[in-house]
Amino acid sequence: MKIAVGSTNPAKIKAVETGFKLREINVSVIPLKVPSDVSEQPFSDEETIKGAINRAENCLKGLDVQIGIGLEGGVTETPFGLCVCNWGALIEKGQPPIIGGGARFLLPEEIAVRLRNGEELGPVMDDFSQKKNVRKKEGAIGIFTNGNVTRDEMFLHVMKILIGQYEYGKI
Ligand SMILES: O=P(O)(O)OP(=O)(O)OP(=O)(O)OC[C@H]1O[C@@H](n2cnc3c(O)ncnc32)[C@H](O)[C@@H]1O
Ligand SMILES: [Mg+2]
Repeated sequence: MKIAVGSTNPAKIKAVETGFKLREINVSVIPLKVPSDVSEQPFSDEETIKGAINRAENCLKGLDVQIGIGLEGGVTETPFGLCVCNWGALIEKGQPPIIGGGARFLLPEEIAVRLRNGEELGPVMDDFSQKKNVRKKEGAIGIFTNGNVTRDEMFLHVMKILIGQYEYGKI
């Protein structure tokens, strides 16, 4: 089965490939740079979900694939501080989107302040950790969990939730 993923970020691609492999579903994964049609830094669950769905839909446009997948990272305000949130969407051609959410955690206030002032989490994390391309590697979740949960692992969990619902729909 041919599936397209609306990203070229290695952390996301790895999660998609591993997710299908674990269920012994044979897929060839096509990474596609498509627009999310939301802000570069989504600022609510709603906007992050929309970004994931748009990426999945944009994957299906004009490409001969059965499934489009969108994975989107965002942040959301809570009474406790600014929370990182992650959402995924899996769309089978002609079917409504299947969505699923990932782990969340609070950002330190010094990071949250910068995002509220319009900066993006990706570059802020590189600056904060003095590393390059954190978003393509361990991610903010990897930095702040001391490597205990990495970004691809977090997205793998999202993929398990998406693929499981996809399977359930076939019963
Ligand atoms: O190439 P794409 O697929 O767009 O991958 P991305 O890393 O930019 O990821 P998102 O667009 O889904 O995330 C939205 C923003 O939040 C940043 N971001 C989200 N989660 C992150 C994480 O765990 N670590 C670092 N940056 C993160 C990301 O760099 C963007 O600025
Ligand atoms: Mg992005």
